Amino acid sequence: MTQPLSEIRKQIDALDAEILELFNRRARLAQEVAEAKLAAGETDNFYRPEREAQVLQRVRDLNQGPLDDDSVARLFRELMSACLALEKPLTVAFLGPAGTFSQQAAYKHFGHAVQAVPLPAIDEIFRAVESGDCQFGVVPVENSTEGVITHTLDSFLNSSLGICGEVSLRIHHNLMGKQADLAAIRKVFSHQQSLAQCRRWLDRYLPGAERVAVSSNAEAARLAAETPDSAAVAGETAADIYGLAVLQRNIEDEADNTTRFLVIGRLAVGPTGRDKTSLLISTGNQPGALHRALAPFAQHGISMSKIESRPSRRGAWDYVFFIDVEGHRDDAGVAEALRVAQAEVSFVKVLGSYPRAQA
Ligand SMILES: O=C(O)C(=O)C[C@]1(C(=O)O)C=C[C@@H](O)C=C1
Repeated sequence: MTQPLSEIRKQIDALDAEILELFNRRARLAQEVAEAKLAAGETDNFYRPEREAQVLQRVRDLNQGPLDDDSVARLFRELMSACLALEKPLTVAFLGPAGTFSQQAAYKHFGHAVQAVPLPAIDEIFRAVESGDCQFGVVPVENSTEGVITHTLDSFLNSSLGICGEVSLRIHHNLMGKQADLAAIRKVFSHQQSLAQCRRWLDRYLPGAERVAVSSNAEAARLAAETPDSAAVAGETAADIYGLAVLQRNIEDEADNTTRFLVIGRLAVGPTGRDKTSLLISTGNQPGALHRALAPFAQHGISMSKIESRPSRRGAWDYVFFIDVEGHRDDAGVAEALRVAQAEVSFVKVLGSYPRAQA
């Protein structure tokens, strides 16, 4: 026999009071951690991504349900975010304006207690972190449908910043606007990447509408709000911010459309046991050099999850390679492979070792 609703709610109230007490006990411990870090000479950065990754992995492993692992990790993500803000708030730059997928990625990675700063271009995010105005930045680097965001990779060529983390975000696009009748829509605004990710849907359902590429999805939503007979393709939060109705959900052509973002900064992140290392390699156009640089990784059984070539900008047909390998630069195998690779080619730079993205 089920208990009466009022009885169940009484038990929920009692548990909430206990959980609240536990939240604040945890928060007081975070304050003690801050004091210990200050005593050890740390002054500006209290953020520890390797520890956060371990806390999140541990609660996933401990979880027995009925809440699923992702839900539990989300709750603890926010709890740690609030604890860190109590130690010292973080400032994180993202590709704005408010309502973009970059903002969603920043919150997914850091939680909502960070001070998230919208900036209009990838270059500006790099500059804000280089100058120290923001501690970290979140920039898109590749999409599963459309491929690499070259501008982000190229920015590393002239930057002293490294990679401190990665975020993987399922991208759902929505058609939104004030005009509910699809036949009356004459213009569709969106970022060029998003238009490309929804090309087949747009061909089929809005064949007569002009596609207008703008600087971001959020900007598209803003324009759709003020342009008669128009619509935008954007994420759901943009509809809320700009007062638009979602006319059709999930219009992306590929069901598993995902974007990977990088967290950029100056922090050297310690190993967690589930890490990735990003490298920048220049071979100086010597025959077989790339092969010689990569062979040591294969010999140590280290898998390579990505390789991307980009013009070096030092002369025609000279390339640099962005390479991701499994493991941390401090892991014995990776360290040895790096040592050998460095002797083989003109230039190997470790852009960063960081915890692999959580689901
Ligand atoms: O363990 C620490 O170093 C803490 O500062 C505590 C804590 C947490 O809430 O668990 C908070 C922020 C850090 O980024 C990592 C973990």
